[in-house]
Parts: sequence; C-alpha cells; structure tokens
Amino acid sequence: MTIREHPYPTREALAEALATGVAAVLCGGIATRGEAVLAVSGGSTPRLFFRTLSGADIDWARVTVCLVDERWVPETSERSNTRLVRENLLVGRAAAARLEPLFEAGPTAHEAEGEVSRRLSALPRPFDAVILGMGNDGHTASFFPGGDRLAEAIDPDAGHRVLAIEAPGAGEPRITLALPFLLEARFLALHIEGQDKRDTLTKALEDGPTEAMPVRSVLRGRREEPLQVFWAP
Ligand SMILES: O=C1O[C@H](COP(=O)(O)O)[C@@H](O)[C@H](O)[C@H]1O
Repeated sequence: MTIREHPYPTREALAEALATGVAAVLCGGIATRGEAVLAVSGGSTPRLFFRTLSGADIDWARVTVCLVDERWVPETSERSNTRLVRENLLVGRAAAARLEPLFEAGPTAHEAEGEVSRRLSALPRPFDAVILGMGNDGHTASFFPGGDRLAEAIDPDAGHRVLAIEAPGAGEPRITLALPFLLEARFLALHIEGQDKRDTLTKALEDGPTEAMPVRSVLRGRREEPLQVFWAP
C-alpha cells in the first residue's frame, strides 16, 4: 500500500488538518449515499482531534460513529473508548450523530461477538473514514502482538467480522473490527503523535513478521488508495 505522510509542527495543527479532511470525506459520503460512517480509535491520542471534529459543519444526524476496537469495560470506566467518544466527539454539533457502540453490558466479549458483529455488518460499507491509532508495541485497533485470535483478526479474507480478542499487553479483553473493515475504507488514516511513535512506525515499515508488529497488517494491506499518516511531535 502507498503511504502518504502528513507531518505537522503541532498537535493542534494536526487536529485541525485531520478534522478538516475527515469532515470533507463525511460530507462527500452524505452527498453520494445520504449517510456516512466514521470509525475511530480510542486510547489517549484522539481527544483533541475529536474535540476539533465535533465542531465541524456537517449534517451530523446522517453520520454513524463507531469504534475500530473497544476494551471490554463499561462506560463508567476511564478505560472505555466509548466514553472517550461520547465525551469528546459526540458533543456540540456532533451530538446529533448516532453512536454504534461495540460494548454490551452483561455478556463477555466472546459471548457478545456474534451480536456486535451482526450490528456492525449492517452498517453501510465501505465505511467513509477509518482513523487508526498505534501503540508503541506495534498494535493498531486491538491487533496486539501475542493476541489469541490475532491471525483471524488480520486475515485479509476474514470478512466483515468483529472478534473478541485477548493479549498479554491489552489490559482487559477486547473486541475489534477485523482487517477487511479497515482496509476498504474510503479514507484510511493512521494518527500518531510523539517521536516514540514515529520511531515505532519507522520500525514497522522495515522487514519483519506481521505478528510481531500487527500494524504491519495495515501498512502491508491490499488497498488502492493510500494510507494517510498524520503525525506531530
Ligand atoms: O488501547 C488502545 O490503544 C491504541 C493506541 O492508544 P494511544 O493511547 O497510544 O493513543 C488505540 O489506537 C486503540 O484504539 C485503543 O483501544
């Protein structure tokens, strides 16, 4: 896959640029399909981008937001990616958007996998925009090194599935969209900040097993359009 890099001098400038680009893609999706789907990552990096995007002039009532992965914790937990999205993206103008959460209260991630997969597979595809993050262990979404179902999750022929997954470095059980959901997106971005993540990306772009740095499944994935890498120190 071609990789196009967009370095910015500050995190604020990055958030503005990424939000402007994503807003344009969502408006395009609404114009052509009548609705748009945005899949975002959790963790700590996207907060400022979310806040910036939430003020964009979009017909948010026609936008569905989902996560690319979720930690299997309720929204009362500070670790909840859904909570991050609710508190930082689905505010202001973007409060009109519809959220399709990955977490379900009650069942385990494994038990919920079928139902969550059914809900996500019902969304219009390809998704208009998918924004990935990356950890310094080389994970993206919940494709963690050592994940018990990593091979299934990064299988390009996995189909539009959602998988429960556990890994030593993941903290808690996870649920993640499988690779095909990500690679087919109209706009696919990797959003990373800090020199450490730049160095991790440089390493991931070198030769080596995909399983050791699962972000390579995206970097090496089959896709016509480039992967847009947004980085700021
Ligand atoms: O656990 C997760 O981590 C990654 C990276 O998070 P960050 O805190 O380093 O920004 C994130 O992309 C993923 O969605 C999340 O579940």
